[in-house]
Amino acid sequence: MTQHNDLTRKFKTLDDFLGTHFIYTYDNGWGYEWYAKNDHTVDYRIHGGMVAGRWVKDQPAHINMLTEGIYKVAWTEPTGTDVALDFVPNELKLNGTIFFPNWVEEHPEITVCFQNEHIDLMEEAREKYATYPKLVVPEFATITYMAKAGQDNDEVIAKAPYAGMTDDIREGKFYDENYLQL
Ligand SMILES: C=Cc1ccc(O)cc1
Repeated sequence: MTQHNDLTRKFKTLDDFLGTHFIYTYDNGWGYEWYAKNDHTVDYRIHGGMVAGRWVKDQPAHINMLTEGIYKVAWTEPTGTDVALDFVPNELKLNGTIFFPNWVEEHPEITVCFQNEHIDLMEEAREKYATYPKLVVPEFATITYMAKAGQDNDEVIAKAPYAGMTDDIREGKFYDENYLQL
């Protein structure tokens, strides 16, 4: 089965959404890559913005279809950051709100890592530094890539982001026909 960037794909059911891999850019210029790993788990890489370079696997999340083709995703992170995303993939857009604790705004570099290997550090920082005032970032984003990677595919988000990675993915140079890393 050949997998590729298909921006014309139409979404109807929750199952259409699960297993989909997206790349999008927020109107403030922040670039994100995000994968609906299964009905309660997400993986992502951050390519641009305040915490560019951060990447996360197996983040538990709430994922629901609000009405046909419109999906709501929400989670809270070990850093204390909360995220709510509303995907409208049939219009190649989403609206995301990120609620950053004060400490992430003050020390974003602490969160720029493969978080799975530094959970203790995130929990330590959220206790040590201030939560308030929170930085709320509500933005629309434009989807520039979407492909069916299949659910529970651990190769979708499996290495650190690098400059040019999203171009490589969009150009079909990153995954093989089984959506494994080349
Ligand atoms: C903080 C994580 C995060 C992941 C995806 C997204 O679109 C916004 C925030």
